[in-house]
Amino acid sequence: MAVSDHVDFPTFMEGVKKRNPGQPEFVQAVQEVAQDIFDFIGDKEEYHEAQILRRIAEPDRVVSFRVCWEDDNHCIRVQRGWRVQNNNAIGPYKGGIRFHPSVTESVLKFLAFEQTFKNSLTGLPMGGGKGGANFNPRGKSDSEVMRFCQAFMTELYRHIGPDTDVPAGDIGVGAREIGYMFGQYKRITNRWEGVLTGKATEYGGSQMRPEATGYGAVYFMQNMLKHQGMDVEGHTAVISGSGNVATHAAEKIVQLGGKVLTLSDSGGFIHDPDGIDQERIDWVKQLKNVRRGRISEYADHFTNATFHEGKRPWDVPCDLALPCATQNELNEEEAKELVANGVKAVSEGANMPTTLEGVKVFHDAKIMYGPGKAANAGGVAVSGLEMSQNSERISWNHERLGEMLTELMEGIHGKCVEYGKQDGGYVDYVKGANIAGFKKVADAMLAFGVV
Ligand SMILES: NC(=O)C1=CN([C@@H]2O[C@H](COP(=O)(O)OP(=O)(O)OC[C@H]3O[C@@H](n4cnc5c(N)ncnc54)[C@H](OP(=O)(O)O)[C@@H]3O)[C@@H](O)[C@H]2O)C=CC1
Ligand SMILES: O=C(O)CCC(=O)C(=O)O
Repeated sequence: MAVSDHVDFPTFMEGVKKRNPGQPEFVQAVQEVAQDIFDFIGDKEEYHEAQILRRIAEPDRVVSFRVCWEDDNHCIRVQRGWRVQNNNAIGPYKGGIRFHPSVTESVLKFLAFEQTFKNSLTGLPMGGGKGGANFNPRGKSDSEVMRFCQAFMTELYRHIGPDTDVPAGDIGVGAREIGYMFGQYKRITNRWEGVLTGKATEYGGSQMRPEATGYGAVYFMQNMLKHQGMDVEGHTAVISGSGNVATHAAEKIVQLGGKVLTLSDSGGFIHDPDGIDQERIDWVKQLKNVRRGRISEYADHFTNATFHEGKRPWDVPCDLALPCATQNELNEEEAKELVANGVKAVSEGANMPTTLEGVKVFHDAKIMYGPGKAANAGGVAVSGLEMSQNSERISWNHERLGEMLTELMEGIHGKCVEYGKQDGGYVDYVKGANIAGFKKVADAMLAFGVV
């Protein structure tokens, strides 16, 4: 007879902390999921017996490697790269690559863990992975970025493949970096294959992928509002970040008749009481993607706007909040401030931007709160569609992909409601996303036996 190791939630978390010392982000991500999963699996003995949650919270593998490159002054630089392959029960590992000085194994493990649930929620056959390096692209020349990307891929290529692991972009990795990495993969392997997503459309990229995460986060917000008889139109929105996700979230809010008040970067935030309209969003895209400047320049250029150095935008009164920069950028105090100022809904473009204490504030106040693993899943969903297009050697047009993204986000919202609906009509989207994401992966793992 099988022996059931039926531990309770606190004992489970003690084990996670002991096995992952010095990895606070990973422990935080597991804790946020595990509390809901323990409620869900209750006396479902098969999940306990097979130790499913314990297995999902232990990455299949973590590859760590040296990345050595030469800067423009001919100095040799040494960085550390990683690929965390968390779980491939339902499809090839899939998830972005992050280049940022704050990247650690803990950060990538949390992201790969989250990605496993997110990818499951999309309904597409993708497992969870994430990678990156503690490399800071800021201030580097194009040639330096190219040499770094080539050095990174020179090791990474042996761990990935279109049916094995398909990376994409994330913080610090956009179209330019994907181009350099794809070129190097192709050179080393002599194969053109859909091994990366987020490619430019000239060489197999999908229409709509650049917009997908930000637009998707707003569609998720729209679905939450609709569920309570409301809409984006006429509402003010506070957005953090000014990269890919933030600028496209801003664009969709404006298209739906909302008014965007803020954007930010790691230097601070800008507040534009006139509203950041499409022309101004285009200006920010140019600033960030071409000139690679700082958001403070916005306030020099648009004189009604103010720059708040070293600050985050959460004390600006608003109806809607979209954290779109990075993890743990919205804490308990800031969540309380948003609630006190009347925020109605929060949709996370970033991964785990709200601390556990901040999430509790939103739940206690019965604010509509869409966690990143559901709200920002539009990006990886369109990446999944890019994989399909590459393997079929076809390409869908912008309009068709827009429809598919809208349907996918509606589907994810529906799954969250199914598993997260509470008495009185409030939807706990965290619980809904965690349980719906877990169930598919867990049932696949049960089918495989002990592997
Ligand atoms: N790109 C995608 O498709 C997806 C992205 N995400 C998540 O969305 C978030 C943003 O990613 P993306 O827009 O692609 O990345 P970008 O690199 O395009 O932009 C990141 C933005 O966040 C800011 N930022 C990064 N780190 C910090 C920090 N420590 N403190 C304050 N601001 C910071 C950056 O400012 P600065 O330039 O000063 O560093 C920049 O404005 C991340 O959490 C990512 O994981 C989620 C799903 C898919
Ligand atoms: O498109 C992808 O594969 C990755 C997207 C991503 O990294 C994320 O969803 O956080």
